[in-house]
Amino acid sequence: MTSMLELRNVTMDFKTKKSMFKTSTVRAVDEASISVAPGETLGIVGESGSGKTTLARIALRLLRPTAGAVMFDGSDITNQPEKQLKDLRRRVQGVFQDPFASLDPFMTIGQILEEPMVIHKIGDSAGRKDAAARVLDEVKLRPAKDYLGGFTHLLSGGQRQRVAIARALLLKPEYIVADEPVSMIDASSRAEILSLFSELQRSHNLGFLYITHDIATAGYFCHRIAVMYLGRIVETGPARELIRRPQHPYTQALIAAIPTPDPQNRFRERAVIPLETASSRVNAGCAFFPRCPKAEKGRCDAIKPVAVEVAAGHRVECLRQ
Ligand SMILES: Nc1ncnc2c1ncn2[C@@H]1O[C@H](COP(=O)(O)OP(=O)(O)OP(=O)(O)O)[C@@H](O)[C@H]1O
Repeated sequence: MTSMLELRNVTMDFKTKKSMFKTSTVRAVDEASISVAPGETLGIVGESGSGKTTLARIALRLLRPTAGAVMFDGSDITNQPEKQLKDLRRRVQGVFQDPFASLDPFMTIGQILEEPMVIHKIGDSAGRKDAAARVLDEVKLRPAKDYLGGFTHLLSGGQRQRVAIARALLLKPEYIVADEPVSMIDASSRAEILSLFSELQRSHNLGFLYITHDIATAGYFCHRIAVMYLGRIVETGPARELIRRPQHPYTQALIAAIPTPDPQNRFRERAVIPLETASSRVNAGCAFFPRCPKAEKGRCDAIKPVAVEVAAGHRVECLRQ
């Protein structure tokens, strides 16, 4: 299947000021390659600081990578100036973590939904109102007329995220980048939002890049998963296979940390791996070396691992394979 979106060996360095005269560089993304086919969901999983949001922003071409290429529908858009990205801005939409910050509290829901169509000069006033009502119905805010004139501060987090999803749908995108879309929503609405995504995916053949720290929801929602650690994609594969047979010690630790309802688990100790940040990459070898329970001194801290295919479409970047 041809990919609609592809990041090829993408690296992103940020320069940060340490003092008046000193700057340092943080490598947020390190030679990452991913692709998303039409109608497919790729999950990017990793803990805080692993580079997921930076990767999402590159995929939306809100950031230009330091190295590597961003391909969309067969074209290289890595260095295209903003005025040439109009097509991408319609065909690719973002849904972000915080539905409280992403919607203007002074606009009615109708105005929020009509705005993208006004910007992209789509339809007339009556047509835009019809389209706004239609997408509200699609995201199950019903009856739509009860919502159009209202303001978002009266809505719950889950309802606000539905408005954000409705806004993303209005321009009939082909692919959605969803960056932690359920992490700020109460637990009871999370599954509903994810099943809404699945429904919309089926009805519109939408591609998804789903960014999350939660490998359990990624296993539920995604076709494929890429696990990120300190900017690198350390393991990638079909979601079920990766969850059942994780090969990288980092993925194994993420899966071991998934809470399960079995009461016996009260007595089971979980492997807790101390948190590191991107600036703490210390050796020439594997980035995970300082935390890895399986690391081999003299080898894993000296040789940079390259990805090897352990099963069809399942690749792992670990020397202990
Ligand atoms: N604009 C920036 N300037 C400097 N450093 C940055 C910038 N954006 C991100 N970083 C750094 O890059 C690394 C990756 O950040 P990023 O936000 O992509 O990670 P993340 O996995 O999405 O984490 P979180 O879930 O906490 O958002 C972090 O160390 C972060 O501090």
